[in-house]
Amino acid sequence: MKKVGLVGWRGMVGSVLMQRMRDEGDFKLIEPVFFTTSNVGGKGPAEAGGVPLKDAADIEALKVLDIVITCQGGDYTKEVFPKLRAAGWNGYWIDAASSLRMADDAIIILDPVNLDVIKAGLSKGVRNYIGGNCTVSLMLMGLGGLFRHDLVEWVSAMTYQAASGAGAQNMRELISQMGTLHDAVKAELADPASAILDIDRKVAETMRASSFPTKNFRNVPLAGSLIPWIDVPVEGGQSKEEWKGGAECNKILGKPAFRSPGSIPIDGLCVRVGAMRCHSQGLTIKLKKDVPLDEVSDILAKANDWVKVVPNEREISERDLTPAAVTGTLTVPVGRLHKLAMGPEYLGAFTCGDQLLWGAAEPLRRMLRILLD
Ligand SMILES: NC(=O)C1=CN([C@@H]2O[C@H](COP(=O)(O)OP(=O)(O)OC[C@H]3O[C@@H](n4cnc5c(N)ncnc54)[C@H](OP(=O)(O)O)[C@@H]3O)[C@@H](O)[C@H]2O)C=CC1
Ligand SMILES: N[C@@H](CC(=O)OP(=O)(O)O)C(=O)O
Repeated sequence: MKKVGLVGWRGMVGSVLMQRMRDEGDFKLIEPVFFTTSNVGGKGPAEAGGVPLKDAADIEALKVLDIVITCQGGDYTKEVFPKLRAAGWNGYWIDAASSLRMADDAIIILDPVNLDVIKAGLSKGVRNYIGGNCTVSLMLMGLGGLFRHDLVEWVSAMTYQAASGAGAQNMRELISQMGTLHDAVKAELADPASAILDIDRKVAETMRASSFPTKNFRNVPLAGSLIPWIDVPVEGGQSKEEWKGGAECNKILGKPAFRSPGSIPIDGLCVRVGAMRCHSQGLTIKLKKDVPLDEVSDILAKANDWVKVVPNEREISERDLTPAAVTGTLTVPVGRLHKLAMGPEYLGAFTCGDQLLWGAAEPLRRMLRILLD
C-alpha cells in the first residue's frame, strides 16, 4: 500500500477532502500518515489509527512517503516543498495551494477536463500535481465540452464569488454581518406599518458604522453589499483572481501560455458576493462559429458526469442554478444558455459550483486515485 501523507487535513479545505475520502473509501486503499504544523504528537483523526500527529516541517518524516497531499496553504508549500525535493524525495506532491501551479514541472489537475494532460504528465515523469483556482475549475467543469470541441474563440467571465474563497473566518464574518444588520432593524421588521425607507436607512448606517464586523474583509461590508476586487492587483488593471482565469485555464487545457499565439483569451471581473461556498459566473462566450443552441446543450451535458444543463426557463433557473441549490453537492449546473444580441456566435451562460468541492478538494482526491490505479 502507498504511504500517503496528509497535511492541512483539519482546515476548511482539508475537512472537505477528508469527508470526500471517507465517502469514497479512499482510506481503504492507502496507508495514511497525518501531519500538523501546530500540534506535533497530538491526536489525529480516526484514520490515523492512534498514531500521534507528525511534524509537517520534518523532512525526514515526509521523505518516507510515496505521496503527499497538502491543503495547508501556500506558505507551507513554499517553505517545505523545495527542502523536500532538495533532500532527494521523488514522490508525488498533490497540493491545493496556488504557489506551484504555473511552474513548468507542475500539472494543474482537473481530470474530468484534462485527464489527457495529466496522463501525458505522468508518462513524462512529472511529480507535482496542483489543484486549480476554484473559479477556473468550476468554469471548466461547466463549459468543458465547448473547449473540448474547440468551439471557443474567447470568454469573458463575470464572477459572483462566495465568502468561503476568502477563508473560514470570512464565512463567519459574513454571517455576523447578516446578524448585525438584522438586529439593527428587528423592531421595525416586526411592525408591518414601519416605513421601508427607514429600515433601509438604518441598514445603510449600520453597515457603514465603524463597529460593523469587517476585519476579515479588509474593513468593508459584504452582507447587503459586494466587493468588486478579489486578491492582489497585477499588471494591466487586473486582480490576480482575474489573471488566473486566463493563465490557469490555458494551462489546464494544455494550450500555449496565456496571451501567446494559440492560447484562448479569457478575462473578466471577479466580484465577492454574500454567498457562503458557491462561486457563480455569468459568461459571454464568443464561439468560433454559429452552433445551434440544442447542439451547445448537448455538447455541454455530455462533457462530464457532474455538469447539468438547466433549461433557459425562469422557474427552473431560479430554483436549480443557485448557490442555495448547489451547496454541498458536486453538481455543476450551467444554464441561461441563449444567443446574445451581439450575434449568433455570442453565447450567454451562467454556471454555479461548490468551491470547496470541485473548486478545491475533489480534484486532489481524484488525483490520488489516478496515482493508485
Ligand atoms: N479556501 C478556499 O476556498 C481554497 C483554499 N485553497 C488552498 O487551501 C489552503 C487552505 O485553505 P483553508 O482550508 O481555507 O485554510 P484553513 O485556515 O481552514 O486551514 C489551514 C490550516 O490552519 C490550521 N488551523 C489553525 N486553526 C485552525 C482551526 N481552528 N481549525 C482548523 N484549522 C486550523 C490547520 O493547520 P494545523 O492542523 O497544522 O494547525 C489547517 O490545516 C489555502 O491556503 C489555499 O492555498 C485552495 C482552493 C480554495
Ligand atoms: N481566491 C479564491 C480562493 C482561492 O483559494 O484561490 P486560489 O486557490 O487560487 O488561491 C477566492 O477568493 O474565491
